[in-house]
Amino acid sequence: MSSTTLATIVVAMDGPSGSGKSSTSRGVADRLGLRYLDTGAMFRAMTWFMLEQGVDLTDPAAIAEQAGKPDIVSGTDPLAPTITVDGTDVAEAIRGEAVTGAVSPVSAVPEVRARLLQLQRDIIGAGGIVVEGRDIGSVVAPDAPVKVYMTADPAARAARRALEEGGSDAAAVEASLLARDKIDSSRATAPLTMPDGAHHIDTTPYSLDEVIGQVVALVEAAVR
Ligand SMILES: Nc1ncnc2c1ncn2[C@@H]1O[C@H](COP(=O)(O)OP(=O)(O)OP(=O)(O)O)[C@@H](O)[C@H]1O
Ligand SMILES: Nc1ccn([C@H]2C[C@H](O)[C@@H](COP(=O)(O)O)O2)c(=O)n1
Repeated sequence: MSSTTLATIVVAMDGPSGSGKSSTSRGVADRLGLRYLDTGAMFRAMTWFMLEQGVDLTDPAAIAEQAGKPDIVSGTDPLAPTITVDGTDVAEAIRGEAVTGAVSPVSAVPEVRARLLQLQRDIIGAGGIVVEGRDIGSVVAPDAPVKVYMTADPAARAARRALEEGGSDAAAVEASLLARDKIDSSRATAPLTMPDGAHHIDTTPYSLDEVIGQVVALVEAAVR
């Protein structure tokens, strides 16, 4: 009999940009009554802060010097996740081109990762949460009872994102996704990788609802 319960479970969801982590994680958390944490939004919020401060983003030492300063607060309701920096709601601003274009190099700075790792572990606390990002099953919560590594063909990822953005150029979106994947997978600290013990789901042929169902089944099996 497993000692894991829904109240204590940590579901670690990792994968490259646009593979479906956020939408799947929110759907799973909603169906199971769990909290939800978007760690990518935290890295984006840190990047927004750096841009606001006029930090030279080509200088890792300058980024490191500022990494301890912003107060980043994440709300964990899967139906209405929130994110603020020093009390300012940045939920919309962090999805803009400026942040998207700068977030991978900022995320590669070890001091940024150390600061956010601490915040992420504080939020995870005793569990009851679905957490998504790039290093959740490998670094943030390596003992998570359920780990999922999601992928999808680059063309499918780009087409989904372009649709979401209301008809952006799919080729340009694909180039941007692949550029971020490259930096996220090759950095020295906590690179994107399939964690030990993860279930690999290639979401290309499945609808969002089907993928949510697959992950819910994994969680239900873990708490049985
Ligand atoms: N299985 C699926 N089938 C079709 N569309 C999907 C599927 N999963 C997610 N999507 C859609 O693909 C888009 C990208 O998904 P989502 O934002 O969840 O990806 P992500 O991995 O969190 O991306 P990022 O890392 O860039 O935040 C969204 O518009 C979402 O609705
Ligand atoms: N655990 C994480 C989560 C995110 N990042 C970085 C790398 C991504 O390109 C960027 C934005 O994430 P997204 O909103 O696309 O999920 O944040 C990371 O390094 N580690």
